Amino acid sequence: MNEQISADQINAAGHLMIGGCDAVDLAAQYGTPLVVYDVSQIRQQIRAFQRVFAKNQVDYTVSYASKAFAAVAMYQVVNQEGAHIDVVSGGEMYTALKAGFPLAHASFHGNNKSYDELVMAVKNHIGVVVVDNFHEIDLLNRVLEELDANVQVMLRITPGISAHTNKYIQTGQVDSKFGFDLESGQADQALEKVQASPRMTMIGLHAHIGSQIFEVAGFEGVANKLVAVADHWQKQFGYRARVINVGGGFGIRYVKDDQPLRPEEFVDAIIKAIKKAVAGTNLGQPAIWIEPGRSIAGPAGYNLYTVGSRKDLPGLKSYVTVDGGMGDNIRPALYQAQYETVLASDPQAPLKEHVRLAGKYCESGDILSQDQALPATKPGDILATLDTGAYGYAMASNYNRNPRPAVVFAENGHSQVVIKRESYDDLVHLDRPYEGK
Ligand SMILES: Cc1ncc(COP(=O)(O)O)c(C=O)c1O
Ligand SMILES: N[C@@H](CCCC[NH3+])C(=O)O
Repeated sequence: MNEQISADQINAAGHLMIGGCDAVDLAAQYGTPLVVYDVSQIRQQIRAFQRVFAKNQVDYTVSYASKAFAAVAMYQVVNQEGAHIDVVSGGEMYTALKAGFPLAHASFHGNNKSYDELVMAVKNHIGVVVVDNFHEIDLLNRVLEELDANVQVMLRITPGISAHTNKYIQTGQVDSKFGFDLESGQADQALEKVQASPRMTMIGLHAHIGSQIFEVAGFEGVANKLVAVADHWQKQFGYRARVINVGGGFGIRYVKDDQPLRPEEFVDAIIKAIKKAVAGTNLGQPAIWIEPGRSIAGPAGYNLYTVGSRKDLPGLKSYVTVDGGMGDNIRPALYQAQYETVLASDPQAPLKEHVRLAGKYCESGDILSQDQALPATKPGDILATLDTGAYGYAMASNYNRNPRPAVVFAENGHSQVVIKRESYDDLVHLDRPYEGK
């Protein structure tokens, strides 16, 4: 019995439903590999975050970390729900602009924002630039002078908190490429530099300790640390922070051993920690901003595949191979990430065997799951990998010149392609014949 599939996700034919659509039909209609989002799940998670702030009566911003999954349609949905976004590149900004997303509701992150990206952000009236390093302060000052413009900024602080997660997705420890260090005094220097700029308005502090975090203590730690820094800045420099931005990182359930709190419960704990910490200061209650990516996009996403070849070896686990793999979901190969996969035509079918679920890429590491329990399968069956919505399509590649899959949004029984499947022509679109001597 797969606990990640609820009874109302199975239709009369016994098939998996996504956004009110039959997953087997979606695969037949749009082809595989296919990425499908249940749009109402995206909306529900954003609303759950908003409700927890309303309940605690604090000024807030829910800012979707769009690196988890960015597309014109996704920015539209986030905008409809009244959430903000964070962007980390010119490409994300451009996509948001194409979606009609007001960049005044966007924060611009990154540890090496380029001159051109800063120009784009400032010209399009970005809401906040989250300043990461000294080079950026100088570059941004230059851009603001040249454009005769002003901008709101936050400073990204490295809080010296190591999140308990894969080391490739930890970002809060002192030895990190992101943000201004506290201990060495860099954060204080950065505040003085930003305050000395007549064109920057400093609205608050930001920290992000990592991703796929299950322990609430890390988030309470970052909340306390940011309030302590804000208190120090008020006493030392007379600067009063209006915003405390604790980043994202709320862990989600991929497999049954994962037992995180619900994302909004992490946020409830953060709000309470900040309220308690500011009570001992003269800061007043700052606005609290969060930047969830995975928890909004992840559980809403499904990757559909068609089963192809199979390899059985005496005494060893069999390989069942699908028509996608590391090109549409690099996370198992990159972080040993685990997922659950079900048979779309019968997600609750009795399980018959444990297999290695392999991808089609020319790479031994292209294994979507090292140990997936499945019912009997045959070529042509449709498999659905669950909870793939964050950092799946977003990190997709054309490795082996495989076209990237289509992305479909499904909601209330309607489905629509929101990113077209790449064609072979798309793959050679940027190529130019070599005209050497
Ligand atoms: C600055 C910042 N904010 C938010 C996020 C989103 O994190 P998550 O997708 O784990 O919620 C990230 C990525 O880890 C990040 O770097
Ligand atoms: N790509 C990572 C998360 C990185 C978050 C970026 N700040 C993952 O799939 O878990």
